[in-house]
Amino acid sequence: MVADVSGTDSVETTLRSDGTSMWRLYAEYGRDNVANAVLGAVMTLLSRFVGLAPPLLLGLAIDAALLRTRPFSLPFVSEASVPTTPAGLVWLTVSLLVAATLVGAGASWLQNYGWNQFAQNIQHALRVDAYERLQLQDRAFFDQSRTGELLSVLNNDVNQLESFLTDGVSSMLRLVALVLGVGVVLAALNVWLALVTMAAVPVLAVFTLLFVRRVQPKYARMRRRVGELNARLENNVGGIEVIKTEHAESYEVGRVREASRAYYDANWDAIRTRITFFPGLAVISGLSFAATFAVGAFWVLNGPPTPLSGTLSPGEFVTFMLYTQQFIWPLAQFGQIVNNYQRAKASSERVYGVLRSERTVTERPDALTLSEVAGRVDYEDVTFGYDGGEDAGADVGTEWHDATDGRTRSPAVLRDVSFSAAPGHTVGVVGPTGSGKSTLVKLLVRLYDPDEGTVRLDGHDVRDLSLSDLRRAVGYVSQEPFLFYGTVRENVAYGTFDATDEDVETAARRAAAHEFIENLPDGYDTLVGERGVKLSGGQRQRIALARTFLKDPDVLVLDEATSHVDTETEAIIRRSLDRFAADRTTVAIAHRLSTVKDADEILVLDGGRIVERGTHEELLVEDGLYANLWRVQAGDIDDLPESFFEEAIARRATVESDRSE
Ligand SMILES: Nc1ncnc2c1ncn2[C@@H]1O[C@H](COP(=O)(O)OP(=O)(O)OP(=O)(O)O)[C@@H](O)[C@H]1O
Repeated sequence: MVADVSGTDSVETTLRSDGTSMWRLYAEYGRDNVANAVLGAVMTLLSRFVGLAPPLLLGLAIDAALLRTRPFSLPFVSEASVPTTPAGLVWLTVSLLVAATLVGAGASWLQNYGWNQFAQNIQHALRVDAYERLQLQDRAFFDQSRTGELLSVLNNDVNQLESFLTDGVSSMLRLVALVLGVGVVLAALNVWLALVTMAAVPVLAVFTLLFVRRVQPKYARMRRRVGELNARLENNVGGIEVIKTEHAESYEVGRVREASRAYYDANWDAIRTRITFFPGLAVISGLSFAATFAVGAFWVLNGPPTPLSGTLSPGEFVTFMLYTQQFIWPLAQFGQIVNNYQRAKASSERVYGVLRSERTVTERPDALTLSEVAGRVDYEDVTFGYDGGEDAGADVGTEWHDATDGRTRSPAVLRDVSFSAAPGHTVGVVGPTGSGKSTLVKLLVRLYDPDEGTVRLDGHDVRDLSLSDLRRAVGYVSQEPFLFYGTVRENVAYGTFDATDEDVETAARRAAAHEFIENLPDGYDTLVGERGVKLSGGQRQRIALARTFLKDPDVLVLDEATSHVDTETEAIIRRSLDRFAADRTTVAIAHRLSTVKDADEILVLDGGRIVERGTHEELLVEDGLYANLWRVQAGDIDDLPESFFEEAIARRATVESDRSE
């Protein structure tokens, strides 16, 4: 994955592809749907073929029934079955016209059925597949992408592809059938006059080519602006609370107006090109029609204009002009097809990008499965930096860390981190904000992979393990647990989908959540709102804990799992957690040091390095950073050395400047 450091054009950058993507997508997803496409294609040809009949019948009727200058002879119809009187011929013509109309209508229905089935099936498969691929993407991909833009790919761009399939492909086929079919008939009727009509074709082709060249980049820009607008809207709806509390409504209206204006400008730019193109096509087609009429009419009046030769009856002339109309005007529609094609192409490149974007956190084909997990965790000289994007570091004169995969990273967030947790032991991780604590545990569940060094579970490099086994073995309660829109019960059972109601309740009791859940309007069936907004932070944390208790993992990772609950509730949860963690390896991050006081080993992180380690007592004796942090939490601010404040202020400055970059 190549991502933009600013994150502004991430989808555009990550989804770049080579331009043939649209047809590859149709081929890949259309394979299981060939029957519908064939039905659509055959019926398109049949309806075009039937459409050729009326002009021919009309010309014949004029010459044979009205002017009586030539016999009424039809292909595949014997002369004996044709009436001899003019009235009989008129009725025969009427019957054949009605029959052609009915067959044409039937073919048209089947044609639409086939193409729409084809397009809808592809759209459905493509959307599900694109979502599946998106879901498999690394955590880092989502760090660099914006939700609104990704949603825009999954929705708008996939729809654009479907709409081209429904209208564009069938229209294109109709057009090819028409140009070939009618072209041949025109040439058979009167080759010279046909040449006059067809003189318009190369002119139309050049004109269309010019249009394509101009409009293509405009459509690509337009699709990007739609993505950006969606990203802005999605972001604002998600951040509505901050917008309100910061009274930033008019500021955000301004930003939405700006994004909408950028889309408007890009769209209008494309529209201007398009609306100039269509009348241009109509003028070329109209001139060609007028020229054909002029040559044909004078031919009927005065005989063939020099140097042409041959005959042209009034009936043949009418047939010819009707075919010319069928031939020329649809050619003008060709522009619409090209237009839709260009739009679909711009979309396909974004969809294709999602389908094909590379991942770094992948499972090896011969990944190891874990049947029994003892729970030993080892970090060996682990160094890691977040993806800084393509050109990151070039302009910012900081120390940048080059990953082994050649991608440039932001300054290493973890440096040479080594520690071990024996099965059943608890390791506490403490340190100032931004020191890398959460990053450390994210490497254990492979949300990211280290750039250097190894993370091991039971002696195996986690990169060698099956991802599903690894994630089943490790239970991870994050700092800001995410709840899905749904009921409390669904959220507790998320990931353990076969849990019974009793299991859910037991887990909730252990997480000190059962009582508050019972007091909710519908108990376990209460809807928690989007992202769990209807619950307090502490309630969300307890539901997330219950989810992990239910999962019953071998290794427990707690990233400030009780930071939002009050001291009393924390005491209840701690008692449960202590029992739960007693026989399983636990890595617990805590700001509140009392939470990890009893850990077998406490690691003190500062600037991505382990600066102190030991038990609570040992660290107090050491009288370093941990001891000072302990004094802070005990309220003994006056006992802190001046150097502590100086270092803390310097540290804050570094963290803030890192963030602003
Ligand atoms: N997804 C990310 N992309 C880029 N940088 C990140 C990302 N997540 C964290 N960082 C940076 O990595 C550093 C360590 O962050 P981390 O969340 O691991 O710290 P922490 O010690 O857990 O902090 P806190 O105590 O505030 O939770 C910080 O400088 C942070 O800005």
